[in-house]
Amino acid sequence: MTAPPDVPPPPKPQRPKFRDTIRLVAGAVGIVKKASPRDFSFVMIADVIQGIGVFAALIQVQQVLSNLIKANDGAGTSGLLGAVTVFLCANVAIVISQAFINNRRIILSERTSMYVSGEILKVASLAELDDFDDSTFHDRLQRASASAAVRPAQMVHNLIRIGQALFTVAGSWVALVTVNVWIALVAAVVVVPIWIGGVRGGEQHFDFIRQTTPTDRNRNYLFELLTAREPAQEIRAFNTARYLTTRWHDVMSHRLNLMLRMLSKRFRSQLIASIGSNAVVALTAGILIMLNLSGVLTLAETATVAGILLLLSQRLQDTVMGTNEFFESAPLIRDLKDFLAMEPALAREVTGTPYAGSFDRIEVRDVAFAYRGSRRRALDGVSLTINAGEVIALVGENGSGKTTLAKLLAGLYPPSEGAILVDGVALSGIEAKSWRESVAVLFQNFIRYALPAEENIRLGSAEKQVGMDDVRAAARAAGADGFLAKLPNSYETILSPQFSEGQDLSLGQWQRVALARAFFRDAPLVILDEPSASLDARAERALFESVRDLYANRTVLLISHRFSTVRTADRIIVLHDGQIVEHGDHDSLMAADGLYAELFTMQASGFLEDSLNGVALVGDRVRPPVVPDMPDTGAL
Ligand SMILES: Nc1ncnc2c1ncn2[C@@H]1O[C@H](COP(=O)(O)OP(=O)(O)OP(=O)(O)O)[C@@H](O)[C@H]1O
Repeated sequence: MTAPPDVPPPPKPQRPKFRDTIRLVAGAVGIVKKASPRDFSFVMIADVIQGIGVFAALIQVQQVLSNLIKANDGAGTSGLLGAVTVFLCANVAIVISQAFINNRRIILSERTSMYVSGEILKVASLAELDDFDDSTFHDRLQRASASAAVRPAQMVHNLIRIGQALFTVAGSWVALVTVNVWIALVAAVVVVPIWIGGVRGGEQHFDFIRQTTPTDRNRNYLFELLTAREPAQEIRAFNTARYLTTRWHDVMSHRLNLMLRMLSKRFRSQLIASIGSNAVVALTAGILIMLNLSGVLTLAETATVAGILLLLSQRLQDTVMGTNEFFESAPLIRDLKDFLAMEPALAREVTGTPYAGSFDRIEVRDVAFAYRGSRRRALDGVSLTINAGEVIALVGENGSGKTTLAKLLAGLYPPSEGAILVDGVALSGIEAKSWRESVAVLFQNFIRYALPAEENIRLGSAEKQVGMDDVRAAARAAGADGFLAKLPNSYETILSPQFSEGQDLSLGQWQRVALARAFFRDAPLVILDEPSASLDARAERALFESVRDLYANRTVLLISHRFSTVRTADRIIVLHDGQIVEHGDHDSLMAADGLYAELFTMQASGFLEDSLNGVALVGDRVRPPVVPDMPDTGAL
């Protein structure tokens, strides 16, 4: 879960220009067309058929009426029958195309949603870890993701609604032209108030969305916090639900106030549109009556025009509402465009030679590194050599740069200065993907996938096609096989109670699963960042005693705050403020009486003092004075 974004003051209302409005509509049409060209074309064809159907039906109304009058005057009914048949056919075409549009609308919404999310995922997966430290990238990604979650269906719905209304209006207007061109021209003036009400009302809605977007992120974050599983325990333990709910209410009230203001402005725009369009319709009706009384129009023509005017006013109203609501989905177009515009910058060229699979030596040469946006160097002038097959421990106080160095070695960040060389070749000259395949990293904050246990291990090397034996072997090595096999559905159990028959694990058990994931990856360099933070005493001891056997012929970089557990490493590197201040084996570092000796003694003194009372303390963990045998959950 991300931290709550700071709420910047809402941007000043700024009405989009006509050009922007047209661009928004064109952008929306472009997205829907790309999402599903076939469905888009089908809907367009159905719209055209509906427009033609409306035109034909209206013309036939006039034919039906004049034939009816003629039949009343004693002429035959054959003309009447023909007109009624065409009228019915036109209506059938309207009804079928309507049903078709309704049906396609659902699939078009889904496809648009899929397309939009797919584009976001495509671009997001191009991003490097470094990009996730960039607030602009993060902000755009979050906005695009939030828009993609709710707006595609709304956008498709309103585009189709406007399209349908416009085609029907066009069909009705052409029918009007065929009856009387002057009335048609007067009726066309109705576009003016409709434009004012539809587009300006919509723009007011767009302003509202612009103003509430920053607080929307805050609102969603608070809601997620109050409803998600992970924060549930702390929120209850600290009793913060009320405080957070009040914050959520404040944000909501602010939003409601802005909405009320927008609605009253929009109401005025709609009122202008309704009064204006009705005035035009009334004027047209007046002209119609005059033309009828002066004998220019027959009774059948007059009735037809009256019917057309009625339909026109209904459909124009629909256009106003559709346009108003279309602007609600406009942020999607803007957010998606902003995010996708980052693609060229994110799509780095694949450079470097593919890595061959094993190495003799890694050399970190005078490396300095500062995170993006940070002036402070997390690493400064770090030089060290790692020989194949060594077990190297990295120790140091919080924030000293251990994880940062591990990330650089894993090829997740490039050094800001200096170089990391693998058998003399700089990492920058090696294809990043192939180097990463040669490294297995167990991070402090590893992912707890809400997926079956088996997949949780297989994701250590997703492309590796091997049988269950290999998965179990990795689990056994990590001491996870015992408890995973006992789960209700064994390795098929989903490791989260949020899913049916799913089950959670303890933190230590999770750590073993994550270890199994790292074991499953057949990599020459293994980086274990605090692999035993949640392990019990037995498991921790067993892990460090067997690291050498488990990783025979591999190189291990071990980060740990437990000094008792790193003492068996071939070399211990001590970091302080991003610099290597000491290195050597345990005995030489103790003899040097520097930072390592100080930290080790500090931890050991806790152990010794408490061991007098029958309890031994190592680091932040209580353990019995004598470390017992291997865990019964499987050999570590
Ligand atoms: N993504 C980041 N953006 C900016 N600064 C960061 C980032 N990650 C870490 N830092 C900073 O870099 C420095 C080194 O952090 P690092 O995580 O490497 O320390 P560490 O030695 O692993 O600490 P710990 O023992 O607490 O895990 C710290 O000052 C930290 O605040």
